[in-house]
Amino acid sequence: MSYIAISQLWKNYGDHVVLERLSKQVEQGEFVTLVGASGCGKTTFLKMLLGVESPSKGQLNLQGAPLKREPDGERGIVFQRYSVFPHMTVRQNVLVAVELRHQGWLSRLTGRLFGKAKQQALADVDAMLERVGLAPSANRYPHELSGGMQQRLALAQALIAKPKVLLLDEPFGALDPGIRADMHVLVKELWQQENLTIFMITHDLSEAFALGSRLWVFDKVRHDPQAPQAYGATITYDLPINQQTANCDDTQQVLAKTLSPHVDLSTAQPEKAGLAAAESE
Ligand SMILES: Nc1ncnc2c1ncn2[C@@H]1O[C@H](COP(=O)(O)OP(=O)(O)OP(=O)(O)O)[C@@H](O)[C@H]1O
Repeated sequence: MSYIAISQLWKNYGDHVVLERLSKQVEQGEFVTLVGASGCGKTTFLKMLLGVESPSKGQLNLQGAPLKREPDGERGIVFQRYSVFPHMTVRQNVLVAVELRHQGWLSRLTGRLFGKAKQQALADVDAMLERVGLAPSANRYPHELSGGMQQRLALAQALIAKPKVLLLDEPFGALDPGIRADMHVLVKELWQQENLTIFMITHDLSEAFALGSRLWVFDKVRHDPQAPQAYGATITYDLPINQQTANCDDTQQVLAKTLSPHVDLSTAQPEKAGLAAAESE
């Protein structure tokens, strides 16, 4: 049994088919990077994994059971734009993520933690801030942080609930290259140490190759010029990322043909070997 099983999954909004015929299996600990033209449905797919959107048809199973149709602590998400609370300090921002999920009756009633539960939560928060390199900034407000620090905070908020699946929607798209490189190191460390299963959308192929263990390309294979919304995107390439594929001459050209100009190919580095074997369906 696969950790995540996607079977004949479709998503449409009214007559607009966004995604069609997605069928994939993902094992625990994989790091799947998702690339594809803007508007082809990558975020919609992530939202279905998170549980805030439901599939229109098909199955989405986590450990053999249908994925819960609401977000829970098993899945954490980080978006491109900073999603932290501006009026709270760094520490409060992470604490509130604990409080929102706490199951005690008093915290459910008040949205706050008290006594020993609060002490424990604060210790957990401080340990998490240490891990993401924000301990010295615990008492600062988000507007006092750089973009990279704000994304570290968003990661801390997502990870404090100890999710098994981490969903990243272009988390580093707005960051400068140097800060991005630091974030890559951090995410790779967290992925390996926590045995997370990660799905990350990126428009940067070099990032997809540098971080992922597997690359999915979303694209439309069926088009009706009379009804552009009649068909959705599907996964057209499923490429394991290893030394051979990452150092593959043809990879850049094959993906360049497949992907739209929205994907930044200028920094992609793959050299040598072929993609033909990776073409999935
Ligand atoms: N709630 C919704 N209601 C109707 N249409 C929607 C809704 N959410 C998304 N869509 C449509 O679904 C399509 C896919 O959107 P989505 O955000 O998933 O694309 P994407 O691949 O993530 O794009 P980008 O790379 O630009 O972020 C778009 O045409 C969008 O307008």
